[in-house]
Amino acid sequence: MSTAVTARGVTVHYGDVLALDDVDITVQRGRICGLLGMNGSGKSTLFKSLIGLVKPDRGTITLHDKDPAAARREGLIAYVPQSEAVDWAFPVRVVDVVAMGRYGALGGARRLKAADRAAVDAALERVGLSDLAGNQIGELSGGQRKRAFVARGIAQDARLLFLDEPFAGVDKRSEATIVELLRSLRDEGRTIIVSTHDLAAVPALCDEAILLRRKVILHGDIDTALSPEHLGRAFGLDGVVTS
Ligand SMILES: Nc1ncnc2c1ncn2[C@@H]1O[C@H](COP(=O)(O)OP(=O)(O)OP(=O)(O)O)[C@@H](O)[C@H]1O
Repeated sequence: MSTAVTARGVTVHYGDVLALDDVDITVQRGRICGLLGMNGSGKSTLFKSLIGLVKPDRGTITLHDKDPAAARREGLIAYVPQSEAVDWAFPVRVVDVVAMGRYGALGGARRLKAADRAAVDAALERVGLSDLAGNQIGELSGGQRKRAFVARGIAQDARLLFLDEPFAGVDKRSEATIVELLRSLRDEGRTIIVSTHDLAAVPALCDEAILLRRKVILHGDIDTALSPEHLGRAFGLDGVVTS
């Protein structure tokens, strides 16, 4: 098996706050890996470090044996942000969001060719949003918005998909649709990293999980990770991450 994601000794401070302490992870390609931990455990920081949005104070990260900046340049990574991180009032159609997945392949030209349009249409079809392609993104439900961003990653043919809290603001039926979609993308050999503090959807979705509490508490198959003993250590009853 080849490696999708490697982090070695990753340490991040925000001023005096130690957000990640010497984090080591290895995720193989073709897996769905949950990044689990309570609020403030460092999930977002690790996530952003992996995709190159936060630069660690120490440590190294490789994605398909490349550094995060190179992996982004080559279109290997797709990112589905937390809903709060997106301005849903911004006037953009669903088809335009998905088309953004093709711009990397176009360099600076930004004009879609027939093959690009076909890739966008296929991605919309794959996530079941063809009928809503002309709608404004802000008119979609929470689950449909997530699917539009996943379609952007499909149009890009990203090998690594990072989803930050994908089930926040998503109803149960949409959640099941998204789980099925992500598993079918995994079955094509893509690697999917999902950050969440909501454990409900995790057993149906993830092959494995990393329990994070500033450090890696455990990285194992999903049944082991969700055992009460390990969850208790990661989601301690005190509710705060102490130093
Ligand atoms: N920009 C920042 N400036 C200062 N401290 C920060 C910043 N971002 C995060 N932190 C702190 O770093 C720690 C880890 O935060 P992080 O957002 O990575 O955790 P999280 O597990 O993603 O939490 P949540 O589930 O609430 O998003 C917390 O103590 C947080 O307060």
